[in-house]
Amino acid sequence: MAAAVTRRANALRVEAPDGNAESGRASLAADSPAAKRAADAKDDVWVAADEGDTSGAIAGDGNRPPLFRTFKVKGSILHPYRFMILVRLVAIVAFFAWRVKHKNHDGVWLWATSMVADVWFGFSWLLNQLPKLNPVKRVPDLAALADHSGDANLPGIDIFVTTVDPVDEPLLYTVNTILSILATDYPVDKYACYLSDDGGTLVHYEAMIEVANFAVLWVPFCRKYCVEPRSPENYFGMKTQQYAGSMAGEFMRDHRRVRREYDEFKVRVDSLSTTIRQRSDAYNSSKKGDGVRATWMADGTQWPGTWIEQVDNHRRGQHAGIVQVILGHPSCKPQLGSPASADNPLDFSNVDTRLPMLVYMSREKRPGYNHQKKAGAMNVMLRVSALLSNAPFVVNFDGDHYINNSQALHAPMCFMLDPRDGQNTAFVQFPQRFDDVDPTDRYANHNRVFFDGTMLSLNGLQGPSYLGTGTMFRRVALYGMEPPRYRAENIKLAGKVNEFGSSTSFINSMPDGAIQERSITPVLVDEALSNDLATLMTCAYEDGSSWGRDVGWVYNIATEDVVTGFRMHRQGWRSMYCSTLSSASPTSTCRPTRSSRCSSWPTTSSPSSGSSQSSSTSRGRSARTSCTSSPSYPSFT
Ligand SMILES: O=c1ccn([C@@H]2O[C@H](COP(=O)(O)OP(=O)(O)O[C@H]3O[C@H](CO)[C@@H](O)[C@H](O)[C@H]3O)[C@@H](O)[C@H]2O)c(=O)[nH]1
Ligand SMILES: [Mn+2]
Repeated sequence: MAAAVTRRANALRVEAPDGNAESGRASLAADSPAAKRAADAKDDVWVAADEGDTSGAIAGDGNRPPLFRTFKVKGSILHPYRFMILVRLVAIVAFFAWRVKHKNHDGVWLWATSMVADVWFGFSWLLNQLPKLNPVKRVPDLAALADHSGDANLPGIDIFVTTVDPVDEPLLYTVNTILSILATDYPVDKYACYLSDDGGTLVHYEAMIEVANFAVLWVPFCRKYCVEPRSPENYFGMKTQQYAGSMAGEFMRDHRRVRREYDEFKVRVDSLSTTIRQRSDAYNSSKKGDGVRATWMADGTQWPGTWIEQVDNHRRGQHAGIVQVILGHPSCKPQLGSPASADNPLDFSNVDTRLPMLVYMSREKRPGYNHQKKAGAMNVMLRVSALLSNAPFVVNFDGDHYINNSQALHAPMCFMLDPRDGQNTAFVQFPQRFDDVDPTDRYANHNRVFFDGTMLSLNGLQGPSYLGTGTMFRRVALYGMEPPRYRAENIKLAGKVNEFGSSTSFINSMPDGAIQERSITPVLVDEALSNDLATLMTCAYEDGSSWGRDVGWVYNIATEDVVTGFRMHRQGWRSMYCSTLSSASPTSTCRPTRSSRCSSWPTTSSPSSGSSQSSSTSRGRSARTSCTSSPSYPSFT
């Protein structure tokens, strides 16, 4: 198919001499102030509220510049709105006074009931209005972040994706989510992607191997031409596909090739359940006398998770824990690809071909335990990632939520690393945008009032609520620690150890996980580490600990997300809302399933043989390179 191609005037340039994405950032940085000024000039609602701050460095903080700008609603709009709130408040109070004075003696119960309802209605109206007194928009300054940190000093990020069922949460969405993460423009050795599969199905595991294989082509292609978005289904689904660079002919050839490979990848992913079933049937009929109808992996071993024909220890709610490192941690030096050849028509000789770490995991499930749905899965991921990558920041995506802007991971860093209140910021929430909604949005499925009104309003107070997906956390806040402004300089772990469960490896990892400048240090997945990981994934691990209450995601509630955010707010942490709308704006998009999710929020290898980097499994080899920089903050005793 001949793709319609348009060229972006201010396209990012990726082909840096050293092959990494540095100059993409530089070019964005160059565009950014002008774009910002233009946006400011046109904006007839928001005015800058931090002019004083932006010009100079913040004293006493190592001369770090502010990394975001603050905007407030223009007085000419806000003051009449506040006045209207006051008028309504007076009217409501007068109405209540009238009701009290005019008690209906013939139907006192009726009168009392309607009074209770009215009081509740008035109270909830007031709660709704209070934040709207002072909406605040904060715009991350990616250019300032690039000037201040560069890629070399950016902290590590662990990205958690959850899924359960490859049919209910279509596998195609999950693989696209993961691909959009693997291709994002964050330094590749500074983030790791974890997929938690609560169904424990071999289909998800083998889909991740397919993803790792396809990513070898997709990720360098994205870097070479700076394509957006980097979820291939959405990219190829766009009417026009933009790219950077001046090689129209080469782009067309590469595009055609990658498109064909993607179509073949989709066919393979679609047919995984059939392939696995056929393979298992073949193994089962050849293993006569065994009796069990097992599900078999490609390497001829039995899958430890859920089997197609479920039996004890291999059913959905009853199977062992599994961790497989599908792509090992990459080296910290860029690795340029090879020039075009007969086998490989794509010229990646100027493109960094490294891929970030990718881990598949499925926690242990046993009957008799309440597995606590997503909250339980997230807590296991938090512990497992602490031993494998231990990044100081953690991002959470549901399986149907992809990154629609490759700069997205830089934006929350502007809030987290900002010298003003960054250290006290527990999480940064992105809005959720929905694909495939009726373009006229007549049923308000985009939830604009919520994402573009209420959230900005809360942003003017202690910050937005945690909405379950599209959120970056500070790991130490998930551990239940207090913000620096309310705690002694050194966090005391002594006497609190039982709160985190019995694993000394996990507890020993906590001080490092709190160092906000920390990158990712690759670890050797040997037998001892595999045993530690297995322990952290057991159902019994949390018994007698504070997990699910004061530590990690909160349990026993359907909306664990909101409550987990509230717990952090109660401790004094603040949160930030990241909803910029400029062209450089990083934001995430939630894609609901076409049939049912449109109306709701927030619901938005064997090691890869074709991979150019070393791969590892929990049982086998792993990549060994160290590229950390870790000045200490905060310290534990
Ligand atoms: O046992 C479970 C159940 C769910 N999930 C995952 O949790 C996420 C959200 O669950 P879902 O059932 O899809 O709920 P939604 O209503 O779509 O999700 C919204 O509402 C939830 C409750 O407020 C939040 O946790 C979500 O993040 C938010 O997107 C999905 O990725 C699931 O794969 C698990 O990992 N294990
Ligand atoms: Mn969902």
